Amino acid sequence: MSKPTSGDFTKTAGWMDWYTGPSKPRFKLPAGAVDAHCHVFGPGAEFPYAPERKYTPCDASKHQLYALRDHLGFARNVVVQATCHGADNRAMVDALVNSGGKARGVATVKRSVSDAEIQAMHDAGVRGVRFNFVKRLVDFTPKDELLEIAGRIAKWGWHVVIYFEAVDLPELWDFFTALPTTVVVDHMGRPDVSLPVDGPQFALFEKFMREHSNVWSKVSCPERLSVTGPKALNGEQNAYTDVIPFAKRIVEQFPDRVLWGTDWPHPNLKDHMPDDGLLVDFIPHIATTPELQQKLLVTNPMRLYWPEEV
Ligand SMILES: O=C(O)c1cc(C(=O)O)oc(=O)c1
Repeated sequence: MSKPTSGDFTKTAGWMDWYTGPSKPRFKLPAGAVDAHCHVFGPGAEFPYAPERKYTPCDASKHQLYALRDHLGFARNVVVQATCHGADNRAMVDALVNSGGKARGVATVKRSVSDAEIQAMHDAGVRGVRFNFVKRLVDFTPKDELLEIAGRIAKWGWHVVIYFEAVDLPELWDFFTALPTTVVVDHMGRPDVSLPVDGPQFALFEKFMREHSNVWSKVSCPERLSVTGPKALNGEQNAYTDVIPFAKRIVEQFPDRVLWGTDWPHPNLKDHMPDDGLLVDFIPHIATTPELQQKLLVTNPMRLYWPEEV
């Protein structure tokens, strides 16, 4: 794949570009597999990064994303609005409408969004909104504004994607459990995987899912959560072993409410850029049977993003 550039923008100091030579996964994805969490960045010259962004990435275009999809063996993508584009969804929507129906999306909107704008995004393939509580990525939005948005988008059958860190779950609990839609948690709510998998922090997340049947989780981003590695590089088939017990537990307890995505182009990684082919090889460590793999990669994302085909 061609080398990333930064369009007209200067990348954040120390920015790591996505890995240009991903290997072919050894794990054969089931037919119809969906990469249910990935992003496009710009290109900045065509779709400028938002003034309020907290980082400036390298460009990562729809063409590069769809080339990766084909290389890895996925059939479809869910393109999630990246925070570097704020509430300007043009790059994400452009990726959807140029996917030949193979991509659906998750937007970021403000209270001022009109019904006509929601309808236009729906027609383009958007099926959810993302609420972000990771302080290094976004400014604070009042909860009443978010609840109002959630109430409005529910009428289109959309869901809410939430991104937060595990230490913040107690404080956010009441807000999350008041959401009227399906709720999808990004990256398992970012557990600290150096803590015990059966300790209080992860138990709270499991309780969140157990007591609320509308809550789903992406069991994605081992490369982000891992503390010990080893890294998905140089053919490593046992990468991110410290994350496996966490993700496997969620897949096995809630097989009908889990999703998986590459998180390409992996914003804000500081240590290394994973080989996406080897990331796919992580999947059978957390979804260990063909039945679980089918649910994680096909049945569940199809139910949520292409229900009309199920
Ligand atoms: O942890 C992150 O830095 C991160 C950022 C974004 C984004 O900027 O949208 O999305 C993700 O899924 C993860």
